[in-house]
Amino acid sequence: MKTLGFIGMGNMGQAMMKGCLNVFKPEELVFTALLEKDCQAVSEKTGVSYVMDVVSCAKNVKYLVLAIKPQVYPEILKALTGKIREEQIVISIAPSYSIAQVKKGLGDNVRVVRAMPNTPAMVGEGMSGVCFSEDVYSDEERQMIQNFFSSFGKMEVVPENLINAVTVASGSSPAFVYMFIEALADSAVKYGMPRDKAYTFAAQSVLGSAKMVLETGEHPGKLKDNVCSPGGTTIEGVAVLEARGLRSAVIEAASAVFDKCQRM
Ligand SMILES: NC(=O)C1=CN([C@@H]2O[C@H](COP(=O)(O)OP(=O)(O)OC[C@H]3O[C@@H](n4cnc5c(N)ncnc54)[C@H](O)[C@@H]3O)[C@@H](O)[C@H]2O)C=CC1
Ligand SMILES: O=C(O)[C@@H]1CCC=N1
Repeated sequence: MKTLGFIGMGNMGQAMMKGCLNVFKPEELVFTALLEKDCQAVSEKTGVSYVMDVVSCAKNVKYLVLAIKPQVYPEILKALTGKIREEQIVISIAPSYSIAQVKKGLGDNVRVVRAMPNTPAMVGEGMSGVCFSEDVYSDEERQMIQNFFSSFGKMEVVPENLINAVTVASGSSPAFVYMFIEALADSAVKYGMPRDKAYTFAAQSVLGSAKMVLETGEHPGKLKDNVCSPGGTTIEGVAVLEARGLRSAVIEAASAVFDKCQRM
């Protein structure tokens, strides 16, 4: 029996598998996806074997990761109904499917771990919120799930009622951050900086600022204050961002994400 099987090998499947390969051998993993040419390409790059149907992928693995879009869930859950054994654990990362819904599709006795990772997993800097169903898990199984998510970043166990907040804070937020980096870089280009350098300057300043929040434990407002010299340059920009409603735009965007999680 292999350790981990992935159904779906797109953005998240590939990001998670890349991290996993720091911890597990390629022979311990297997995956499937819709198109054989995509499977071949990933297999050539990683050395992980693939199968071309979901039931074969699910059959011989201890942990089965569902890395497919919510729209495909009904079809995949139907194909796997009654096929997951008691000793197996299903890890589901779709924003809209609750543990109860996945169990309803697969069978009530199936143990389901619901999680929300993010694409920075691709570079080992992911952030995942993880919730366990109310079933019994051994210490070894819990540790293994922790090792899985830690292989591509940080993870925290959260109650399921916080998973939509996780989607806001870390699942979807990389898109907002990329928009901010793109806008900063456009601004630097406007003042003559070459495009590639502009991305380096903008992205490194976001990376460094994030690290300051995580490593100093200082309030972000205090860190912002430290950048703003009295009568200096930065406060001029801060005043414009306040006037243009940066914070309320972010909070409104978060509400839109949260509402969609509930509507999907
Ligand atoms: N992209 C992101 O930033 C994040 C995505 N998620 C969730 O992760 C899941 C996957 O998202 P992505 O990787 O972005 O999607 P994707 O579209 O990049 O990949 C989906 C994969 O599913 C495969 N697939 C589709 N139909 C299939 C079928 N019938 N049988 C087998 N495989 C099939 C495709 O071949 C592809 O490999 C979604 O539920 C998404 O909401 C969660 C956190 C972050
Ligand atoms: O946009 C989405 O639906 C997925 C979930 C979180 C990030 N991407």
